[in-house]
Amino acid sequence: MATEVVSRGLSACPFCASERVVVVPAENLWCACCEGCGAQGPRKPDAGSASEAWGGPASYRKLMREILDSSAAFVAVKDMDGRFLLANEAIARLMGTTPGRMVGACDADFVSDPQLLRFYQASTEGVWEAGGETLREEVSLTMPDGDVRHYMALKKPMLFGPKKIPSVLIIANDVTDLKRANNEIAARERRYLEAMAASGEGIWEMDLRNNLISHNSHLPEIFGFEPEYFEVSDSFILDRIHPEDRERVEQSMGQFIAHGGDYESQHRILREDGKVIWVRSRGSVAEFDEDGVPVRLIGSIRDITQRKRAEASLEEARQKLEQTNNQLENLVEERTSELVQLNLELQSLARRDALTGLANRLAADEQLLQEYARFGRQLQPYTVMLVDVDHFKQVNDTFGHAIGDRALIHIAQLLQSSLRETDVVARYGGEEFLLLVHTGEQEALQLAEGIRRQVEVTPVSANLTITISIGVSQVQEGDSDATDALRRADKLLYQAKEEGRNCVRA
Ligand SMILES: Nc1nc2c(ncn2[C@@H]2O[C@H](COP(=O)(O)OP(=O)(O)OP(=O)(O)O)[C@@H](O)[C@H]2O)c(=O)[nH]1
Repeated sequence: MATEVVSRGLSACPFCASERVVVVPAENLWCACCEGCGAQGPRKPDAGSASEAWGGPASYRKLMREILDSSAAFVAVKDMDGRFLLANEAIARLMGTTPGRMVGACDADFVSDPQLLRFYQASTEGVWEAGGETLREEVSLTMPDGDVRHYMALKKPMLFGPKKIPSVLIIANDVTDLKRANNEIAARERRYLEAMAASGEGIWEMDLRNNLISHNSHLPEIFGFEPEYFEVSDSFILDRIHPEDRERVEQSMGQFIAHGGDYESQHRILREDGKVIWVRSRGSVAEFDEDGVPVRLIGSIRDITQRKRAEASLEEARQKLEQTNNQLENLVEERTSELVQLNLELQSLARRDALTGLANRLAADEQLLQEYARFGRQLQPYTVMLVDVDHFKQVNDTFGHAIGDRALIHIAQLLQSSLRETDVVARYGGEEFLLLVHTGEQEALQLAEGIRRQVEVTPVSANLTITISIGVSQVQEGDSDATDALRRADKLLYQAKEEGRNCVRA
């Protein structure tokens, strides 16, 4: 490769101060070359300050180029006349050229669109005037194809190269995709917040690493605060829990913070204005650290006092209804047992003779059926006696009906006192009585005779003595039903009457 020696001493290498500088006949800018350290510099005579822009030693330069060219960001350095001192692959691609061709050239050499050109030219202006500060700018550009692209540009005043040429470093990133994604996230967040605001829920978020809490405007409202006077601390939500609910809520919250998952509880809180309200509190872990420990929680609180009140009055109404039902049931039970009692009394009354207090004919017939059934099972003998007052019509006619009644009561008492508790004494007709004794006929006959005698010798009153006739018949194995013995006793009674009365027939 032919080289040309540049005048020694005038253009010493700015890196190693060697005067052994040669010119490489290459097309790019880097054609001055130091034989001592390998640093390269410009040759183009009209390159302005770019002529002074030397690169470092070859290895260093190569590394820097690689870094620059592999960056997706647009990187360039411009001098104060707007000439490029340095450009990377990304910006060269944007301009439709190569990094080498850009050095020493201006924007106008590559860009014809007046809007873009104005923007590029303005990119360096004002940077030095800003007092050496690094400027950050977000710029939106409409591309020739109509697409709007967004760039985040950093502009830093600097002194470029060994010759310290006043210049501006420009690093710009195409943030169009990022910005679109951010816009989408912001829109979603806005929609989410709008939905949350509409729902009336208080939303909070807590970073457990620094105990920082953020919240929406509903949270202070729920706790009874004006938003501007609301300062929420890490223990605020716990501190406001009603004392009676605190232990329960703290337990489930502790579990939630320790193990994650979802949390929900319904409890009362004490508002700033002293009111007690019911809330439904929910939470979930929004972020875990690399060890799986929760580091960020989000949650919501909703005022459910109205619902709780409605539930409470519903419960109260249910309890009242239950109470009324119980009372009704008790009343029905009471009335039922009263009715059962009345029924029993009625049954008893229905089976009792009102005048003498003895069992009546209905009761006597039932007893007869029962005794006959038992006789069928156990062959336990019994005897039926039919007792009839003699000439009772005369008693009535002579002494009057009331005395007749007294006479009937008198006989009833005599009959009852003559028999055992287990025997049956009933008034079977007007002046007729039925006796059922648990003995055989002989014994019954003696008993009947005793009764007849007793009546005969026991006057009803000083001037009234009455007699009775009795028919006696024992139940027999051949009887077809309970009335057989009764019929026989009746016949025997008739016989006793026929044979003169005041006698017993068996
Ligand atoms: N005082 C009273 N009399 C009654 C009652 N029930 C029936 N009598 C009367 O009893 C009488 C029965 O008369 P009868 O059937 O002719 O029989 P008797 O006069 O007793 O004559 P014998 O039975 O043949 O001895 C009637 O006069 C009835 O009015 C009652 O509850 N009270």
